[in-house]
Amino acid sequence: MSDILKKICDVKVEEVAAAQKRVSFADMRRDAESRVLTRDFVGALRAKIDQGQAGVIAEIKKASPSKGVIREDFIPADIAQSYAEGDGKVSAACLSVLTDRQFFQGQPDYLKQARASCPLPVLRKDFMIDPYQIYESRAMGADCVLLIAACLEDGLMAEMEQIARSLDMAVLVEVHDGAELERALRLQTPLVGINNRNLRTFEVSLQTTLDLKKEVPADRLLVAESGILAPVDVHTLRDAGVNAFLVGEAFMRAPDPGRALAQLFA
Ligand SMILES: O=C(O)c1ccccc1NCC(=O)[C@H](O)[C@H](O)COP(=O)(O)O
Repeated sequence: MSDILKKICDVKVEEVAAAQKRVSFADMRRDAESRVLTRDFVGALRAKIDQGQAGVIAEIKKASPSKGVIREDFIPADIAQSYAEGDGKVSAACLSVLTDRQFFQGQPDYLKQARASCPLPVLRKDFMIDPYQIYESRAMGADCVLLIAACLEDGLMAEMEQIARSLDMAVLVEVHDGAELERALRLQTPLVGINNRNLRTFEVSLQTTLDLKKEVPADRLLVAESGILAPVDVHTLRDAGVNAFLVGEAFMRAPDPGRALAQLFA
């Protein structure tokens, strides 16, 4: 695990312990299980792709460890609406909302505000290290959770996927190399994210997706993540048969994120 990922995961252990003092595991589970009607995250991506469009997971992210503050004017509900509208022809399939406070200046309320302002399914983008966080994600309204293979050993990753499935949530499993991909493919989820960002060096290379794509079976939906900034990046990936994308920075730096999305994926 990279240093930054280890640092983040160590903080998560403390955060989960503190959260369980406020709301017990049993109460959080009860709250999550009382929620009904998730939005279909995988279905929303597939619907765009079936129409010949890219399936775009548009990210709502104020800051990151590699880039510092990315967007000062940060109103999640407005950004979510902008993504849902796009330019009227091209728009997001789904949202990704950073809920981590310490490293990304996010918060759970941002997810709630974004989801309440538009009909799109929402990924809770955080660093999951404990089953408690899966229940917590559903209780805050998430339709999908991120499992980062580098943060989880196999048994725990499978257990957390099962909990998400039992709550009718989708799972995006994220990998950065062949060994992680092999482990990720043991899960049932169709959504496999390939992160182009090396979390040791913060270097970004689309070649990561291009290289690993060959190892992803046709029945999985590959999501290219990070470093997709310009139309040439989209063309390179689409020419290689990649149809789903997770994009943050390119949209967050634009005055109108939805218009930027439509321009990038025109
Ligand atoms: O971006 C970081 O600095 C970072 C550091 C440590 C763990 C994760 C990190 N990024 C999360 C992401 O994967 C991106 O938010 C996401 O893929 C979107 O990437 P981008 O389009 O390049 O903003």
